[in-house]
Amino acid sequence: MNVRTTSLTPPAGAIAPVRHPDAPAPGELLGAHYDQCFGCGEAQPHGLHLATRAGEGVSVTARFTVKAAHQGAPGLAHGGVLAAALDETMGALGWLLRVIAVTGRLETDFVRPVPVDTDLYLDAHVVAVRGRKIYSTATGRIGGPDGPVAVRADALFIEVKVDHFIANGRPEEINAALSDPDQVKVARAFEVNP
Ligand SMILES: CCCCCCCC/C=C\CCCCCCCC(=O)SCCNC(=O)CCNC(=O)[C@H](O)C(C)(C)COP(=O)(O)OP(=O)(O)OC[C@H]1O[C@@H](n2cnc3c(N)ncnc32)[C@H](O)[C@@H]1OP(=O)(O)O
Repeated sequence: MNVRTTSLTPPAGAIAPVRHPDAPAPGELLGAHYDQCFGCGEAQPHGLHLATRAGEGVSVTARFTVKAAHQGAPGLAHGGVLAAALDETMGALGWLLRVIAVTGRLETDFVRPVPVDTDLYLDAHVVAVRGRKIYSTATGRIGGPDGPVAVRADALFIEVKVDHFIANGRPEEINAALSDPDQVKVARAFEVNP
């Protein structure tokens, strides 16, 4: 029987993450990994439009403005939207490792309510790596990078190859992505040997 642990504590044998030598410089805007992505895509009208920057080591920061369209309760952000923002921020860490990775598990703590119009300051870093498994953590603060913590999350990302998307994505979008030179360039920036 395959026993899968649900723990997000890195297992024995996990190692510190290594920033890829060709990773974007600290402070550099990372851009979108896919222009239709709900989290970061600039061409996605319903998206969060997260702008993420490389940090030191294997870390990133991002800013997300909560809009009226993101409400769950009157005037307050929906928890799923906040979880998506944390997920997307940690997803961007792949730019620094130069690996493509998808979320396997995501645990979120909602610490305080987040009103509409709030600027959420997100930061994320990789805690440890074990084979294809990447253990990451992220925090969202209200009003500024040193503001009170509103949300935090731990996650396990699993490294995949471009084939993961080709095998599972809807052919319409996959074919469009494969014939878009900018998209192929982005895939190469994530994955050393696409
Ligand atoms: C076409 C042209 C270009 C396209 C490409 C453009 C560039 C893209 C660039 C960058 C993309 C970044 C995107 C970020 C977006 C934000 C993040 C998201 O929202 S991602 C979406 C949500 N996530 C999913 O849809 C995953 C769905 N799940 C899966 O596909 C599989 O379950 C997958 C790949 C995660 C694992 O499947 P397995 O068959 O490859 O591997 P197994 O053997 O099952 O797992 C490997 C290890 O991980 C552990 N593991 C897997 N899932 C786990 C879980 N849920 N909890 C705990 N451990 C888990 C397993 O126990 C195993 O560990 P042991 O090696 O035995 O120690």
